[in-house]
Amino acid sequence: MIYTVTFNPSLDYIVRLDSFTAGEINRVNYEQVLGGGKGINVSIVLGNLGHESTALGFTAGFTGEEIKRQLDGFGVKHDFVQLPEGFTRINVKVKADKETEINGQGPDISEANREELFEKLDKLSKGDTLVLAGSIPKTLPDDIYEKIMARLEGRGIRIIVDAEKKLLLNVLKYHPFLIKPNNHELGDMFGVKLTTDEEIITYAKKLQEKGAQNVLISMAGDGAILLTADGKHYKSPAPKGKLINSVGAGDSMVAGFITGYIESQGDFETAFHMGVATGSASAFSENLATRPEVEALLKTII
Ligand SMILES: Nc1ncnc2c1ncn2[C@@H]1O[C@H](COP(=O)(O)OP(=O)(O)O)[C@@H](O)[C@H]1O
Ligand SMILES: O=P(O)(O)OC[C@H]1O[C@](O)(COP(=O)(O)O)[C@@H](O)[C@@H]1O
Repeated sequence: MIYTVTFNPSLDYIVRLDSFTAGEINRVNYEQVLGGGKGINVSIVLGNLGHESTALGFTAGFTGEEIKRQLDGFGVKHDFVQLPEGFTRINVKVKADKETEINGQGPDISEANREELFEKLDKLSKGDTLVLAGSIPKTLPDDIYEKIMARLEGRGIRIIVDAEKKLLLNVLKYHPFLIKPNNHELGDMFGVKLTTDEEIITYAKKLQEKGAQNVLISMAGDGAILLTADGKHYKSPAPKGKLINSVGAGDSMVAGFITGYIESQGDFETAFHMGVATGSASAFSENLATRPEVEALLKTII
């Protein structure tokens, strides 16, 4: 069984404008409200690709209800800890000549709420896959990722982590099966700007030295690089197409990778290609990738 955890889900309010000027009234010419947050996007795309998962995490208020309503519409199972107060954040994605994102901070989460999530995670068993993804609201301790990984250590659960900076660096000692920083996040972790593939591979290896098993570096329109635990690396360009909405492309890549890995019974190259095609299929669409869209792009990169 696959589980995703989104510590800080969001209702993504995506707007398009011909131009955007800070300090003035700007009127949009397109708007969409999509339930999101990294783990939730992974669960939706897994469903689109034909794999069942359960979305876990914390939801609150009317925005949390809307996310659950949308997940029900997609047929995605969910079992969130319901917070008594506050509301799940709204993240604003402004698409004009440049892309601007305003991401909310999220509701308060108490120790008792946290314990409720831990109890749900205690039910996972050998062979399960767990995706831990995204930022955390400020009331969660910044060792929450570590605490979960320590608690599940040695249980035979395949753990995938998609988070930034310290949240990611601090869990490497628990040997996550896969991590997926993008090239900018990889550079930020080491305080450097990475430009060439060689530099990216060098720094991705440093994450393996710190404990990560497999490292998938996404590079938006430049494709991706995968370093596997057995010392191999793979590079793929991104499929060609028109960028429409890159929100959720990274999460889609994770869902595609899991799908390819499961369907090929553990072949990394297949998983990698499926990840790249799924990320791009989402980037080339208003909504998250569907299976026919992914399969059409897959043919162009293998
Ligand atoms: N402009 C684009 N053109 C083609 N593919 C894209 C584009 N943006 C993203 N993708 C696909 O989605 C994957 C993840 O995108 P990326 O933006 O690197 O992730 P994140 O959202 O985590 O920053 C890329 O590796 C690529 O396969
Ligand atoms: O948890 P964070 O890092 O604030 O990110 C949340 C945002 O990331 C997303 O999950 C999209 O992520 P990606 O574009 O990296 O795939 C949005 O749905 C959401 O608004």
